[in-house]
Amino acid sequence: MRNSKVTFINTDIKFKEFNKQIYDQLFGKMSDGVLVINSSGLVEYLNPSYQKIFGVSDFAMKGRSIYNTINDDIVLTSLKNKKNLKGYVYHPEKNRKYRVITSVFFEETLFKGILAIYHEEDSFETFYRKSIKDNKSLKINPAFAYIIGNSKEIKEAIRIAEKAAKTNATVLISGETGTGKGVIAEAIHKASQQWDKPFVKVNCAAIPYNLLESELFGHEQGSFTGAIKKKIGKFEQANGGTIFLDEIGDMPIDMQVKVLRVIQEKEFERVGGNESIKCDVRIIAATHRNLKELMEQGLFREDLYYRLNVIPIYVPSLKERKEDIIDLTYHYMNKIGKEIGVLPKTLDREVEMAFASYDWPGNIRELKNLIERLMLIVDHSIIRLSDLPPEISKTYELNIPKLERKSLINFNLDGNLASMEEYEKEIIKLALDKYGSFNGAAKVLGLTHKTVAAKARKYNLID
Ligand SMILES: Nc1ncnc2c1ncn2[C@@H]1O[C@H](COP(=O)(O)OP(=O)(O)OP(=O)(O)O)[C@@H](O)[C@H]1O
Repeated sequence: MRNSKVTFINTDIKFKEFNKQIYDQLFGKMSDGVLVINSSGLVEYLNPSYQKIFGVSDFAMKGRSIYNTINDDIVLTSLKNKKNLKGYVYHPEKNRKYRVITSVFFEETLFKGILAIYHEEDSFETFYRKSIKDNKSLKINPAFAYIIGNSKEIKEAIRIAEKAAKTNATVLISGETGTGKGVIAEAIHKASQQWDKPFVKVNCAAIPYNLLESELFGHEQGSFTGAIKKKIGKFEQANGGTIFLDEIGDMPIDMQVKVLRVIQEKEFERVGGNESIKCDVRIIAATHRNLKELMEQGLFREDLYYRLNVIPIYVPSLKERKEDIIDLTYHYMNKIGKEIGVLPKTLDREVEMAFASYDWPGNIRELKNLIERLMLIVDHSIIRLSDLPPEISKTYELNIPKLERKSLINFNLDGNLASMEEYEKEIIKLALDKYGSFNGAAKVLGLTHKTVAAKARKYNLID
């Protein structure tokens, strides 16, 4: 076994020397780690940054089988499946996270190996510190940097939220449950001039009707049975800062009148009290309900709606911004991984596709909970379709067309490959069916129309 490895290195040496020069020119000075593995799984090249990151030497790794030297699932899977992969690896000793991207390369149709690039990710703390130091270089306020997502839908929400943070105007945030309305509200507060004053959250749907008034405005001692001592309400607690009225659509109509009064007159009385208490509070409200419909049904006051809706912000649901799902997944995989001491995992391509076809009714909250569960339960480092709950994995079966699921070439049911002629026949037939003419098929397949016609005759594909 050992000898055969040495033989390989000796016979292949010219090829490798040639590559080394090129690799050195390309990757020698790069700060990212670069690793090249050939089709037999032998380490072909590792740049100085890779050696530094993982504390390994060129001598110890070059020409060795990756199966004996590196326990790197992403690289191993990419090599095995001959597929490009993306993911993260953790370096526990350095407590550093690296984004790994593998690219499979071919010479003509011959598989030659893979190239993996390891890019160190800034920890969020570093990013935050840097951005505060050099605020001008930042396109967005650091308070919003916690809001993960690159889709134009979430960026639009952030753009308006940033504007809102520069004013003291009332904000009404709408969006499905779990989309991040609370996160946006807090970011507005953190980015505002009152960032060092209180941010007080009230979930109007969670507080029983008979307690809501005292919760919001406080009460005087003895004002009702059980009011043993004076209580300061949320509006008073938030004075100088922001009160976040979550689920405002569930607020009873008589309480809506009282909130309206605070907005208009900037004062209120505690329950059972006569003294008017002045309060200077910024109000941010949120709802997953359609307030216009509630108004039509007489369940929400129109005057309050217009008072709240000075700056409306719509937070898109996850199904409206599917491109953010993978970023959010890896964000939570890293975050939760750190908390529970588990290395982040990688998503199999089928899982990525299932995530994209699922509707996520619970939005980011649902995604976050799922990631937490998977990080705790799944032992292997690549999450597969079979690890997902059935309601998500079945969307893959139902929604992803069979053709899209397959790689270009698959094994037959008996585990063997078909002959070249069988592949050729199949691809010529598919191309003729799809493009309808020798010319059309030839153009896509990179052949002449004569060749396509000859092969079509050979395989009896035409009359
Ligand atoms: N853009 C985001 N990036 C990262 N995490 C997010 C983002 N938006 C929301 N989250 C996370 O998703 C979860 C739900 O967010 P949040 O409570 O703000 O949603 P919500 O819309 O206010 O929900 P509800 O309507 O049920 O109150 C939280 O754990 C939050 O940290």
